Amino acid sequence: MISVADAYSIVLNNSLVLPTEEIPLVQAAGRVLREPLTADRDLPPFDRVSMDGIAIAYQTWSKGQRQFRVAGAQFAGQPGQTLADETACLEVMTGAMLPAGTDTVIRYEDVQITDGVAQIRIDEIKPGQNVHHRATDRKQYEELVPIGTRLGPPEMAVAASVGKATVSVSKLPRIALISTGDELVDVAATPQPYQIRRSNTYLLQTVLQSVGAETVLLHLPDEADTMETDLKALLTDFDALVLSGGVSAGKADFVPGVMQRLGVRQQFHQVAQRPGKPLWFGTSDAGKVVFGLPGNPVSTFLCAYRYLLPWLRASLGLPVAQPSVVRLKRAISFAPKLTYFLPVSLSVSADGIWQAEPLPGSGSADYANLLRCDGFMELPPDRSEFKEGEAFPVYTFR
Ligand SMILES: Nc1nc2c(c(=O)[nH]1)N[C@H]1C(S)=C(S)[C@@H](COP(=O)(O)OP(=O)(O)OC[C@H]3O[C@@H](n4cnc5c(N)ncnc54)[C@H](O)[C@@H]3O)O[C@H]1N2
Ligand code: MOO
Ligand SMILES: [Mg+2]
Repeated sequence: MISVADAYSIVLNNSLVLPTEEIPLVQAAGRVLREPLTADRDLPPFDRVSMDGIAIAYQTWSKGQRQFRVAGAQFAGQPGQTLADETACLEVMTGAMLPAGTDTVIRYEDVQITDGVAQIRIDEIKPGQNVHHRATDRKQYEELVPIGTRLGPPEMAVAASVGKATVSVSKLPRIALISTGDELVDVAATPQPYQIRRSNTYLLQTVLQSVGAETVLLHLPDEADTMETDLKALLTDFDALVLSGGVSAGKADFVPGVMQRLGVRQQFHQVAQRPGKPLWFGTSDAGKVVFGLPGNPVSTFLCAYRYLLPWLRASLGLPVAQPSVVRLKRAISFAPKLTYFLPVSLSVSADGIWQAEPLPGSGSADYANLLRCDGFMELPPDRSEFKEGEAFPVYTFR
């Protein structure tokens, strides 16, 4: 049995090397960049009017002039005009180029325009006010978004603004999510008293889609020969297989044996943790990766969050997310010499401190308990008493 830290490092050392693909920007939300995004022009690319109003030369104002003849109007989307007469003004709209010969914009709210003359109704203005000057945000050729960034809303907007109609991203891994077990029936079926509906693959699909993967949901019976035939084909078709169930000590737990016959090398089996002790992990010479997650739903979930998700992030070229460190809201005991992943609900105290309420539930089959939780707190194996106020890492799933 190996430690959580050793299991984690073995898993990360076996992340996939995914190829790059060029895809239309409109399909790229949530994907991971394999090229940096750079500014093709200054941001903003010209001195941009930021309020609707009039543009003047500040110098004219500073000499005491308060009435300006309106010489014309500069709209957004028009080439830049020039104010030839510095004692006049131009009406300007938000998003327009600041006309040459002007440097300052006064809002319509602060002027009164009558018979083509603008009377300024405020006593103070600042030179350059209401102008978003060229290159104040970023300079041309500056890197805006580095390689390895997931394209969220701001990154998508920046990609569009710099003209990336297509972007180079990590190809999504193809991952088969496979439940095993003769007691499990389809979500649409009415179970017999000795059956339950399979839920783990839905959970796994949700976990993986939060980062990005092409997934299919499959089911295999507790029958070693059928499993071997089907898994052999799946190992050819997919980059990785994620199985749930069939990895413990029961007489129908065939996953480790079948994998061995298929030439998938066991990297570890059993981790000193609860839940999820029977976790199995293996790799093939062809570069395929197999996660044998323990079948109890809370174990499947914890292992998916603690091992599978970081592995997926690393495979896509994303940095591995770090847990937050949070204080226990009340003391908790856990005697076995195992790392204990305690389900917790997070809240903020009146004085602004994050705190974790332990919600152990009734064990690793109690998935309903997770509905009121936000994450798992990782408590070290070398202690059994954990005091109120002590802080430990929390892997959040909300
Ligand atoms: N003698 C021992 N028995 C068990 C041990 C052990 O060390 N010695 N470990 C226990 C632990 S810890 C866990 S966790 C489970 C892991 O079992 P398996 O991975 O072999 O999974 P199964 O036996 O197939 O199923 C366990 C449990 O989970 C339910 N399950 C499975 N798949 C799904 C699914 N897709 N959706 C919903 N529920 C699922 C299944 O019905 C079982 O109740 O072994 C302990 N036993
Ligand atoms: O993963 Mo098992 O929970 O430790 O039931
Ligand atoms: Mg079992």
